Amino acid sequence: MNQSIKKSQRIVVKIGTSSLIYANGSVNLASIDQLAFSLSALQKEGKEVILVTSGAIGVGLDKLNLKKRPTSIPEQQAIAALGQATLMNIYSQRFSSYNQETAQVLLTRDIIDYPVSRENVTNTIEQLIKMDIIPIINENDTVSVEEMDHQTKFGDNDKLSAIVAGLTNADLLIMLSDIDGFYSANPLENPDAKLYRQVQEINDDLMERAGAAGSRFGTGGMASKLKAAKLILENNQSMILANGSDPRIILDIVAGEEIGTLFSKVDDGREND
Ligand SMILES: Nc1ncnc2c1ncn2[C@@H]1O[C@H](COP(=O)(O)OP(=O)(O)O)[C@@H](O)[C@H]1O
Ligand SMILES: N[C@@H](CCC(=O)OP(=O)(O)O)C(=O)O
Repeated sequence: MNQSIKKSQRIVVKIGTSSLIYANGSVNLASIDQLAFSLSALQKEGKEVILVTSGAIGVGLDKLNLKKRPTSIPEQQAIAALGQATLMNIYSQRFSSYNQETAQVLLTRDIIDYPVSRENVTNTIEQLIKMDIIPIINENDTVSVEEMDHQTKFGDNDKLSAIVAGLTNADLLIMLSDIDGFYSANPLENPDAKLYRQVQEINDDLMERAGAAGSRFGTGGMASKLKAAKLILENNQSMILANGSDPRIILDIVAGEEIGTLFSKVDDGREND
């Protein structure tokens, strides 16, 4: 039983496209409902919850019945703008059924470089939390195209979620993906790969073990999750990477169950194989 995780009061949850969109491209409504249920339950318990969500492009592609992302950045931006509105609409409906208000916050990752922007963002998020409203954050894909060099990639909410966790002094970042945690190699390519239960430091050897995205819609792959974890460790914060196929796993994590990979400088007694 993990007591320090159990005590986490302010929790940032990041959910990736692979957990929100089925492999066939349709929106996974069950998953969104389970997410809304879990976060609303935590909020009612008195925890402070912030959601960082991907999925704008995935939902936009579904609306247009497109089977893969266009390569041009403006097309991806347009699809993100289309999908974001629908994504928020779905969240708003599902959270409402648990009597929980939500608000949309669209950010760019460079907010931390501009003190005024940083303060404005912090003030908004803190006020929403005070009002018991769950901020639902995504990257502002219309403004930010930081990954333009990589024609197949767009956005990186892993890093954004670590920035948000830092900005809000969160006790815990829960990063949900389509895999049980960080393995010694990509399990899709290497069935003997072992799950790391705790990582206390990100070094070059670990970075080399992190491969690309596994799903058609995911962007960052494991490397971007490790970079986010690095930021978290630098800030002396904690992150758990876990499988978001059923987002109710969030409740088990916060209850202190040993799930996924814990990134924390403090030894938690989790044993790696
Ligand atoms: N060492 C590793 N451990 C776990 N997963 C890995 C590793 N290397 C590459 N991956 C791949 O990273 C994928 C998760 O990244 P991604 O598809 O971007 O997810 P998300 O959409 O949740 O952000 C996994 O499905 C897996 O195929
Ligand atoms: N802003 C983009 C984020 C893309 C992104 O980071 O996706 P993922 O790798 O699934 O977390 C979107 O909502 O589609």
